[in-house]
Amino acid sequence: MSRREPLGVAVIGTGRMGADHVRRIDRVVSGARVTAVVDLDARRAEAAAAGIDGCGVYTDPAAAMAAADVDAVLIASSGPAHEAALLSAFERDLPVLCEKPLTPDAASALRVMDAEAALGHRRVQVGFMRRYDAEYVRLKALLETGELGRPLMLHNRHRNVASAPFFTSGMLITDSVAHEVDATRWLLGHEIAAVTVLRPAPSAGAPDGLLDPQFVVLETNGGALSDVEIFVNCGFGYQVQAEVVCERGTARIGDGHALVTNVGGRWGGTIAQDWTERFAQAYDDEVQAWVDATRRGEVAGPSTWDGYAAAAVCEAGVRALDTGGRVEVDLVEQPELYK
Ligand SMILES: NC(=O)c1ccc[n+]([C@@H]2O[C@H](COP(=O)([O-])OP(=O)(O)OC[C@H]3O[C@@H](n4cnc5c(N)ncnc54)[C@H](O)[C@@H]3O)[C@@H](O)[C@H]2O)c1
Ligand SMILES: O[C@H]1[C@H](O)[C@@H](O)[C@H](O)[C@@H](O)[C@H]1O
Repeated sequence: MSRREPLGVAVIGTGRMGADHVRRIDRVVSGARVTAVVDLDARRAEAAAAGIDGCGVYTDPAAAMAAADVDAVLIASSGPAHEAALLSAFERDLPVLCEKPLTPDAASALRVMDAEAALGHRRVQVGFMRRYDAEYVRLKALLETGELGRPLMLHNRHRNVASAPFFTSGMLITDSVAHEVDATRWLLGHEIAAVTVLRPAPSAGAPDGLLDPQFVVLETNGGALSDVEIFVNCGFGYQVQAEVVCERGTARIGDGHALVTNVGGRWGGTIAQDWTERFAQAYDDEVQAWVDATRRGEVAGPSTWDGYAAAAVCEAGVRALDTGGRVEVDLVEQPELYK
């Protein structure tokens, strides 16, 4: 399938991320238009559709997917709602860009993967947008040259200004560290074999009862270690940093030193305050890549297998957090479709 007319996209979930994707498809990305928006909260959906010619407003994802002008689906509802939306999209064989996490646990991710495998072709790109971030892309390209030698360790720092009110201690892993799980698998080309989670006494800046920060250690099946400091109430900024240590050298991204000022006896710069600022270009490039591939009749980018593997690792991580022990990750055999 190769098309001249713009791709008609239904955006499911018009909260913070979904509304931003509606704006992106409407104003930034080429080759697509928003033909439907869906939210359980009709007023949110109406607000997202305001000013977009011919955009249908729905509260039921399946009803939106049945509309004649919907060719593809972008899922940006809350994680637990992803499975039902994905299965509805498969019933109509519609291409999907699904925000991370694919689903919140391994069993539901497996159901989604089985349903896609039953179609016999890939339909889903998962929204692990770091794979489209210029700094991550450069780091991956450098590792692939082999110049630094074999990667031994990856040190990651992931800091948010403040967590959402509904955030639980497990969500530091399933919602936030999910990104480092994918980045580790993608950068190193390894699967993650075991997870350990250590935790200092929680920060006074964290809501009562939230285990924040945490220190997550991922062991890969290629013999590398990837550690993640996750701190979702650091108060001062949004920081995502990674340093890879290889046999002959190291490389680091995320320092945010694009602009350094010298003024009044001090030097410094500014720190992004949230992901919409730090990863703005990555989201644009991710959605453009999805639209372009879909119009060519292809599916590219992070797959349902990647979403399933991340869910399984995160589930092991939550068990490691709860038990204080090292938990091995048990993945099913990779279906042919994703090899
Ligand atoms: N890639 C990233 O960096 C990134 C950043 C933020 C959020 N996300 C992901 O995006 C998704 C949305 O996050 P958010 O921050 O926008 O959340 P949000 O709570 O602001 O918005 C979610 C919206 O989905 C709606 N919704 C829930 N269930 C629904 C259903 N069954 N049908 C239709 N609408 C439904 C809610 O009413 C709400 O408006 C999550 O999966 C989240 O993990 C990804
Ligand atoms: O859902 C968000 C999003 O995925 C961000 O990229 C991440 O930094 C946050 O920790 C997470 O809560």
